Amino acid sequence: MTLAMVCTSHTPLMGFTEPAAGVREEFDAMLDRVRAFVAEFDPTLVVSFGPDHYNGFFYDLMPPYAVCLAAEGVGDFDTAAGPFDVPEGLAMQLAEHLAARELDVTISRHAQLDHGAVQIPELLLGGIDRVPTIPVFVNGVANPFVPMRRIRLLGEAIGEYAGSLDERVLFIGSGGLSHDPPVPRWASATETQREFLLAGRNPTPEARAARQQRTIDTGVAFAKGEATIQDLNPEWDRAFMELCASGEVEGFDAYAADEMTAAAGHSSHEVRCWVAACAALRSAGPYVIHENWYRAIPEWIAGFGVLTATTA
Ligand SMILES: O=C(O)/C=C/c1cccc(O)c1O
Ligand SMILES: [Fe+2]
Repeated sequence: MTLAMVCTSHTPLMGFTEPAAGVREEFDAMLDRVRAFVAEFDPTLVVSFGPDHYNGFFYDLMPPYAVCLAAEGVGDFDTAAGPFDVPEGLAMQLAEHLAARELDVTISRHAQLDHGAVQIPELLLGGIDRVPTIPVFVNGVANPFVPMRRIRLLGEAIGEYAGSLDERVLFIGSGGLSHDPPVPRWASATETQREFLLAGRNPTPEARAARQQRTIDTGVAFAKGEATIQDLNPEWDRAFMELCASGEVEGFDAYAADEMTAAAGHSSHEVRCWVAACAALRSAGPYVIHENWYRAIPEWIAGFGVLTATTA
């Protein structure tokens, strides 16, 4: 049993809007180091915790989390479209392990996943079909949110299962940190938006392009200080990352959803993916941090953080 972890923000705006001078170069150098970390670890199995932004999971049936037994990228914002290489037997065993631990697991045999779950495996592994991967959807945008403790327990149980395998398992946590992108919300949505939030799967190319352009325009305006979305909160981000780095995962239980929204924006709940990944790694004992990188990048509407770790 050998375990490693990469937790990182994602952003669909990578390649669509340009960060301030020097930031992209710094980011790319960091990404090279993280790719080298992953290549050296050489995972035989990836468990990838990622959210979705109403491209695959909708309010017609919104689970707090779901183990995907088969999954495909929808290809939004030029991320990979097509199937993940999901080891179905292992994914089912994992789901059964969670059920036995009374974690009320949802499964999907045909998950559609967007940039939130696709971008990071694609960037780190060169594609979403290169290494057997069990995608675990974690709801990061749609109220209600289960208590963070529940996500910590989910991560621990998944770590316990992964640790029982004769595999080199890489946990990926994709999401956050503070950010408030223009993803519609039920409470403030128009009737048309509610129809979309309810079951807007497989949009027309025109509808996808319009959504993409709205997010790009918001990123450009946000960087100029002209958008109405909530500010990034680097202080909140750094405190959260310190907790992740400490390995004291019970500390996550104190994070309350309404306080997170107020301090760090409506999409800060994506950090649930980090919580699950840290708890999964911690289930095997203390861990050692290798990369610890953070920049607030308004052009990407992201408090952008990256942590990598291995068991000590
Ligand atoms: O789905 C969208 O339109 C935007 C999503 C987004 C924007 C910025 C940062 C993120 O983490 C996102 O998911
Ligand atoms: Fe996101």
